[in-house]
Amino acid sequence: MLRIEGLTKRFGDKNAVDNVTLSIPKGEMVGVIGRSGAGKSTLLRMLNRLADATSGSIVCEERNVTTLKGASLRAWRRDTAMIFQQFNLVGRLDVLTNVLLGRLNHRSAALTLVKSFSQDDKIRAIAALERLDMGHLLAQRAETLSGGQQQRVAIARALVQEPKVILADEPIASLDPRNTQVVMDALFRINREDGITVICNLHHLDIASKYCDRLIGMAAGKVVFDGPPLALTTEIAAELYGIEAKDAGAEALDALDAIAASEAQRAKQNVA
Ligand SMILES: Nc1ncnc2c1ncn2[C@@H]1O[C@H](COP(=O)(O)OP(=O)(O)OP(=O)(O)O)[C@@H](O)[C@H]1O
Repeated sequence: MLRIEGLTKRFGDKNAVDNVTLSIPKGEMVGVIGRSGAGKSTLLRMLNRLADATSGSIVCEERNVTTLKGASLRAWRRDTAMIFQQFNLVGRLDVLTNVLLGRLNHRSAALTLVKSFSQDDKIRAIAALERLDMGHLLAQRAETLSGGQQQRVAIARALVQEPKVILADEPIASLDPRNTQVVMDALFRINREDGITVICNLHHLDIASKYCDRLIGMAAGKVVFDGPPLALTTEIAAELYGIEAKDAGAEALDALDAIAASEAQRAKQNVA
């Protein structure tokens, strides 16, 4: 269980994240939604301690994450793997080595310096790649892969960290619809099969509604919605996506139609 209490991040005179309080149970698949600048990335970065909170706290199983330092901070970062929109692979290194980099924080400082990996590390890395259907490309340089393939390598790298939580910051923003589905399916499977909590920033409400148990809607740094996709109303979707982006608003409304249709379908099945 992750408990976030009164979390605030201030940049200059603006609160990027403004007094956010949330509890996230272990194993939940959570979509953080909202338009550009709503504070989604800043929230995720604070969870991983890539950014420090201005005030408030994050507590996970008795660990006060906001005050961790040194080895305990490194252990927390190992427990919370990040996945980024731009994949963050080392392009000139092969796929297997990129995945092995996820093992570095399981090793002593000396071994980390020489980047020596054990047989066990290699077996884990290959297993993770195979799980993501990428085993056949392990010797290929990362920079030669498509975006969807690179993101699958990044997910494999996150997996070998053996995290408790995966924090995915717009993991599909650079991908076409087919790769979007492959990557979201992979995150969903990891969530369901391994029980890893997944917190995923997503621009697209339809994708978030399809894959997530719970949506957290942010606007101007605040949580303005927190509930299952079916509880999202047209009014809240409009608040989340706003007048600023007509397209996103239209998309939100389309997604609401899709949600209503799937609810009707489910109701029909229950009656039958
Ligand atoms: N390092 C920074 N310095 C100053 N302002 C920042 C910094 N990082 C973020 N902000 C501001 O904080 C607010 C929230 O940004 P954030 O990136 O968290 O939003 P977001 O919802 O993730 O947006 P996007 O979907 O575009 O990534 C924005 O107004 C942004 O300009």
